[in-house]
Amino acid sequence: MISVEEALQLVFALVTPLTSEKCALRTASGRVMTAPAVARRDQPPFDASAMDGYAIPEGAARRGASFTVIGEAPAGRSFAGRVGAGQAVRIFTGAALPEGAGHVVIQENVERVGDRITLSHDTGDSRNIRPCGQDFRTGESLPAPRRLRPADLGLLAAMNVAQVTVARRPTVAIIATGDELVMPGEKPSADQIIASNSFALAALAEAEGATARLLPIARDTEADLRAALELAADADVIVTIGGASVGDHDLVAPVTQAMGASRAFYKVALRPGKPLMAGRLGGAILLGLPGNPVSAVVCAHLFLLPVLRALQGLPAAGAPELTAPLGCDLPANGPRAHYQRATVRNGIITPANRQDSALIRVLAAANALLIQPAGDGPRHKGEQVPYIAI
Ligand SMILES: Nc1nc2c(c(=O)[nH]1)N[C@H]1C(S)=C(S)[C@@H](COP(=O)(O)OP(=O)(O)OC[C@H]3O[C@@H](n4cnc5c(N)ncnc54)[C@H](O)[C@@H]3O)O[C@H]1N2
Ligand code: MOO
Repeated sequence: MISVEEALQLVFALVTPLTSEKCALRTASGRVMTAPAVARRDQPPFDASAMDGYAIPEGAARRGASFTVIGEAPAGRSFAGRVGAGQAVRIFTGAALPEGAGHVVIQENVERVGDRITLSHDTGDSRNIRPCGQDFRTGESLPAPRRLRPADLGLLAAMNVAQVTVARRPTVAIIATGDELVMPGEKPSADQIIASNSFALAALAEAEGATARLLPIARDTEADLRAALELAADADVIVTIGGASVGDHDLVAPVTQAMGASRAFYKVALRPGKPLMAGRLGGAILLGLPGNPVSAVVCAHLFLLPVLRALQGLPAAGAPELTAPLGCDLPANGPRAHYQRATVRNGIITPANRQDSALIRVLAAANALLIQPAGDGPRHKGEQVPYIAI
């Protein structure tokens, strides 16, 4: 069996980054910007007041000094004249500093009588001015590729960039397989269960910027699975769930092969998730995930999400790993890398007591996958171990 790292490289070899398209800023959240965005103005575009107060000439801010207020500068409306010696302009946060002014005294440090002000306190060193372009200058760029976060959208808007170039959203077709499955809300017979994996996988894919499509459940017949796969033909990624193992009803491998799929690998030294398969079917990347709910989700974190990132032009890299000290001892691991459901709390990671790959509740209670590499020796409480946040 190949290692997780080898399998990941084989999966990345299947990826051709998607084309890009323009998108309005309002719909760009979470998408991957593929071309740098260039600032179309300085920010701030003028020397601006950082406080509500009075703009006075530079060097005039001494306790006891008096000034005549000659006008007002609210944000968005500049004072047209010049501030001379002994003069002040009433100014508000965000307003352009009037010509001749070099200091803004906050109003709390001023006594005003009619149009005269006197500085009642020492003003300290701060001039309370945001110099023109202190945040960014015209022509500066936000580099790509970059997953756009909320703060990026604020920055792009301030740069006066109304449209960005982003990767097309990858489409992911999800096919659950098995006679035992019905959709949530349907009435299962006594020997059936609910098809739950598709919902977790669709949510994971969508959080990564993809558009997910749930296809009808494929029953355990070649014809049904083939029909579902044909419906998925135009997807960028086809994800099958279940039917990946060696049982008589595990049809994903024979049916996809009969349809002309190429196979990059089958089986990875991974726990849970051993019977993972990857390849190509027509124009789509094919990921055959194991049916056990935890196995499917672990494989999605390790393979599907990195593929979706690479398709959108982000670097081909595995799930980001963090480290934390262990909250308990861990026994030695076997020959498969073990991704254990775990909780990171107060900076300490503790694996769940039960690690059966069918336990959905344990997975839902976890916020991390603790990674114990293949053949890793016993680990002791307090040792730093790698994990993936989920
Ligand atoms: N003789 C062997 N048997 C099994 C092996 C093996 O090496 N030799 N591997 C085991 C491992 S490990 C896994 S993982 C599973 C994977 O099997 P399949 O991918 O073929 O999955 P199924 O048999 O179809 O289902 C497994 C399990 O998951 C449930 N399931 C399936 N789809 C869904 C879904 N969409 N939502 C919720 N639950 C689902 C299904 O009912 C089964 O309980 O094989 C072991 N067997
Ligand atoms: O590898 Mo299976 O995915 O352990 O449960």
